[in-house]
Amino acid sequence: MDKNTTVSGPYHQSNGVAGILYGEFTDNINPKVRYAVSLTDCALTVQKISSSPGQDKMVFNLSDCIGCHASTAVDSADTGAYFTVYFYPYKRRWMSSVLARQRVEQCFRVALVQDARANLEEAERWARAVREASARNLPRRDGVLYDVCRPCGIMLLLNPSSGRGQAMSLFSTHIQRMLTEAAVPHTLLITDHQNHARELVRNADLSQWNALIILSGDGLLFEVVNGLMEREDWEEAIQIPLGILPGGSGNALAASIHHYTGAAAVWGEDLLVSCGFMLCKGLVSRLDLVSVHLASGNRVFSFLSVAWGFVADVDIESEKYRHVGAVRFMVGTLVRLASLRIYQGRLAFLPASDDKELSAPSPPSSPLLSSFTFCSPVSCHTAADQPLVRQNQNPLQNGSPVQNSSSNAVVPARADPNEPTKHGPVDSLLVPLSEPVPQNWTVVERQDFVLVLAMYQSHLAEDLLTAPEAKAEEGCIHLFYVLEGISRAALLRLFLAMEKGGHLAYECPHLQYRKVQAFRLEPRTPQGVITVDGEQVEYGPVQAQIHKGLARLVTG
Ligand SMILES: Nc1ncnc2c1ncn2[C@@H]1O[C@H](COP(=O)(O)OP(=O)(O)OP(=O)(O)O)[C@@H](O)[C@H]1O
Repeated sequence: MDKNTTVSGPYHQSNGVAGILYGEFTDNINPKVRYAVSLTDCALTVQKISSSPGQDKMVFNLSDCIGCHASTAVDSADTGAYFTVYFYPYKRRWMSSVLARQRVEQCFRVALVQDARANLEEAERWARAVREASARNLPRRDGVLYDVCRPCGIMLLLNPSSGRGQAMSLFSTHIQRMLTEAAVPHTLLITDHQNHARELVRNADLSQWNALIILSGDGLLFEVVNGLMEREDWEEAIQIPLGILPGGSGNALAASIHHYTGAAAVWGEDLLVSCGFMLCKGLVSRLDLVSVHLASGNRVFSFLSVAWGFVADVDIESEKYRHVGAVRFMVGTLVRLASLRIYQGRLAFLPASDDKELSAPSPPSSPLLSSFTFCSPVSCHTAADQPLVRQNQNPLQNGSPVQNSSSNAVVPARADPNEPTKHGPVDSLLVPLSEPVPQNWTVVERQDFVLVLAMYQSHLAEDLLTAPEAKAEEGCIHLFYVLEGISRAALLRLFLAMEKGGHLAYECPHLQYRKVQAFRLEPRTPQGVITVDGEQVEYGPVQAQIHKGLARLVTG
């Protein structure tokens, strides 16, 4: 074949795989190197023409491709044109076992004829074909596909002070380039105060956006979710796809989304690139939200967790170590372990339908947590067995005022959660906090806890795989609690094992795990910390119920 000749058009390879295009192009840097390039429905194959068959052959999977662009030569005397394909395949990091998505750019020179326009048209034809074939190579879940590029693009909210204060540089070094490669139109909005994102989305004209993406920690997404749920049109507003690019120190949701793809764990900038890749691919799934009623009668919506005791204390106390990034949780854990506290309170829950203890509670044959669902009958009973007087022992109940620990303001307990509210769904499983829990709930008899943690995503932080079974849309809350009596060494062992999700396999009788639809927590320890999605909320009784798939989330 003549130099600078391109042959392209529909063809069939000898192995019978239907091809879309075949062409021969020169290397964009070295014109002596030529490639035979073929595009099929699922791959772009590049073979150096001088090599013997099989040698120097590269096969790029189109499911790893985020975009392809055509361009003219910089030198106006050059009649050649170019097309560049951007892939992010999983590759092993040099000198390491970490498998992470890494950028690969393939650029080809098209010099079909001595006519710049004809060459550009050919380059554009290839670019279009690669983009279309890549778009067909999206992973599919529940048949839901979403294109972030059309018609108007994404609002990208960035908190410059999140994590180690590097969100802006993470955007410019990775995300900006990826969005350009994938031709995703975006508008960057930098928050300048707490609740800025909440105000923005509460008042935004959402018809202008295809998705709301945050580059920050989980706290900024908490603001966005609640800003949307505060709108008159919340039912429609919460349908806008939400996405997260990790820029915080915890990055629990980002790590969870990556985990749901089935890929091996990655951290830091590798996790950012993985989430950026998912954003460029634009696949959306449903996301569970949990409606959390606070003592004051306020309701917030949560996508991640509610914590009380050890985990909440570590999260808030370790804020001062945020300059060290994700390690802050380990530092905070060691500090809090040194002065381990017991927290008194009452916990009750409505088991999920697949929680095995629901219908026939029986003692576990061994304290192993591998079934993930046991709760010894010596420590649990249903609300029906429960003397009413116990319900009234809590001074925070029965509509009596509750003390807001952060502001010292006394705020009255509200209201029937079943009352139709203007904003958000009705919580049909909950009764007012001033009333005893319904009779079909399970009440934990023990009242001395080291921690209570309700999770509805897999990760509590980038390196804490707390609920390995969790999924974005599941309709259940993974409720963990650790009872008093656990030694410091055993608690540390649990947290160390959590890095790979191994804590559930430990023979730790103090760790309990249930799948629930709703729960109520009534602290009796007068001072303490409760967090929702890592953000501190008012201290006092809380109850919550899950709403399956209420929101939508950019996933992979
Ligand atoms: N420009 C800003 N200056 C100060 N605080 C901000 C700003 N923008 C947002 N915030 C607030 O900062 C808090 C923390 O944000 P975020 O969770 O996103 O980051 P992070 O705490 O560093 O992350 P992580 O939760 O992973 O540790 C949130 O409550 C958010 O409302």
